[in-house]
Amino acid sequence: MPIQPGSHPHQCVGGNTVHLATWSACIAPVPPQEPLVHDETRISLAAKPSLTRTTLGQLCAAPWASRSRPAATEPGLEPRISGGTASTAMQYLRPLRHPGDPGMKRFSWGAGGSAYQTEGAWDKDGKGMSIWDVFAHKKGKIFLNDTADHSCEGYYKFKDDITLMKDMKFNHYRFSISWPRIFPNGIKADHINEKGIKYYDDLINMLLDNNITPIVTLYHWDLPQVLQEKYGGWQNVSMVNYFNDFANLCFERFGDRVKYWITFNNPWSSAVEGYETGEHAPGLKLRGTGAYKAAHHIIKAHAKVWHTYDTQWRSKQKGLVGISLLADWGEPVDIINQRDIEAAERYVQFYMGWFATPIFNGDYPQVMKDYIGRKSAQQGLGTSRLPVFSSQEKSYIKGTCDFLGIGHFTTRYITQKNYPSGRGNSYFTDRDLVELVDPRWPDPGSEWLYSVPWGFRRLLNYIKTQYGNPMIYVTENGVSEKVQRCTDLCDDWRMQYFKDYINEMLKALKDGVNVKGYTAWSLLDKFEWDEGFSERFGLFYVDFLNKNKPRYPKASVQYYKRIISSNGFPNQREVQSVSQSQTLCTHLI
Ligand SMILES: CCCCCCCCCCCCC/C=C/[C@@H](O)[C@@H](N)CO[C@@H]1O[C@H](CO)[C@@H](O)[C@H](O)[C@H]1O
Repeated sequence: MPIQPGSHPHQCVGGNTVHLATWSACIAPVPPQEPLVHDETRISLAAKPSLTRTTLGQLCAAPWASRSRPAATEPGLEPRISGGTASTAMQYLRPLRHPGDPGMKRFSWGAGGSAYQTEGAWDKDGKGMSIWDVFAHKKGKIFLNDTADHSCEGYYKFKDDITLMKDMKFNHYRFSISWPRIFPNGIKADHINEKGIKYYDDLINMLLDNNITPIVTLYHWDLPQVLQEKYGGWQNVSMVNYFNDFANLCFERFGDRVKYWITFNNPWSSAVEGYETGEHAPGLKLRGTGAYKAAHHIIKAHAKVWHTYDTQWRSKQKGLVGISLLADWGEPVDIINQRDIEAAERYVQFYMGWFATPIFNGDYPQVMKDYIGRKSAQQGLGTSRLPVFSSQEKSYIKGTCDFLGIGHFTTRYITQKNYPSGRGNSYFTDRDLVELVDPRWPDPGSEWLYSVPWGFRRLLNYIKTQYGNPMIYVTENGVSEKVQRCTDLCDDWRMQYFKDYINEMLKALKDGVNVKGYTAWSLLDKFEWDEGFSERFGLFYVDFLNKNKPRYPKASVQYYKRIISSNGFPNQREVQSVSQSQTLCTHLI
């Protein structure tokens, strides 16, 4: 799929029209070789008998979490900036068996996307409006007032996309079902849109015909607008039943073929960005309460859908139901300062633990109950702003996760900071911490996304110890670039990011973390929510200015393809030097 000179109207900074260049211009300096060291990073379980309540402080003492920098001259070790892990050991992944895992016989590699971000066809074939359709059409909400009305036109081009996936030999593809494409008015009683069902039927069938396992998300943020208008969306407990009806129909109509279901994608963003900061649809700024209430209903809805599957469909369909949580890592600024250690623990608990702890252990993290409860009392409120689960609800919610989906992008350094409760409520001030970044961390694209690979391994080990080593699918991991870089197809930084992050995941596998699959985020450049099309996460470049939305492979396609075909890193040389892959690079300048 070569890009033709002059065929690409995208403008670079400075107004130059993009044109082809030779690949040689794109070669970066060869990074220093990373020496192979022995397996001294393996975590010692014997040293950590308390697997369920391990604190972040204890984890920092684990051998794999060592932040001590090796001397530059020490044989076999290479110092890393940012106080990362001492070891740069390379791991060689072996094919893994999956006892009890329906369909996937080995470690699963794939990529993903979501309905609103990629499908387009926002008002076609009977689809109803979602909160994102309405939000994006309001002026001033999205960068450059972009909308995903057309986006990648995935609704029409999914066959082409499956051809790309087939060529890359994906084991799975992760996508989401648009609720208002199935129930245009949000609820089953009103109308089922058979054209929408047919679209997903065709997509699923074609994936399976090509031996690609569908991993299907039921909610990737596109709530039917009518439910927002009538009930206030996730502020209202009635969403629990409406979502359950939608999920139940999906199980009924697609569950004979879909065996991996994700109830919610990244509910943290739905709750915090949708109902606290208002940067995402539905754009509400209910500071200090809105996010907690939305999350409360989302957790209940997740549990209800898991029980629906468990009681009505599991014996027949033999699939799995999980949730995908955004889980960025928090590292104490000072690892011997107890206040920093606790602050970093709070960061992780207010992020992933907010959802994972009820689902695995039955209730919110104690630290959330303590902090929000105390601040609510100081503010003169009679009850905590964090809602409470009844004891029946706790037992109903506990254990509703067949696998845990993890969306991981980045890491923060965390230090303690007190926010006096008199200064107004907010999810952010409730945590009493500050997030910091190391300016030396690479940050090629999104403002919030720094490449900190060692945080990934720590996170995965933390999940293992906190939640009893659940089955994990990495459901999102990737990096963006800003459009104005003008080297869109020569994504050397993305290859570096994948190399480093996948390698840390493989180390975690060796540590004994139960990771079953990896999903590169994302297959295509697509609509990135409030950032519109200004950030590109795709393995494939999409020319959004061309109405046919052509896709062009970035250099990382070949790189990831080789990882997939080798079931990991094929050989040491490959791991050591990304520059080898840059010979595959066709790029724009
Ligand atoms: C003490 C007061 C402090 C106030 C600070 C307020 C700052 C709030 C800003 C929060 C912004 C967080 C941004 C985080 C973003 C990502 O974690 C999130 N977008 C990840 O979700 C996935 O992102 C992918 C890339 O955009 C996207 O393609 C995918 O669909 C999402 O699931």
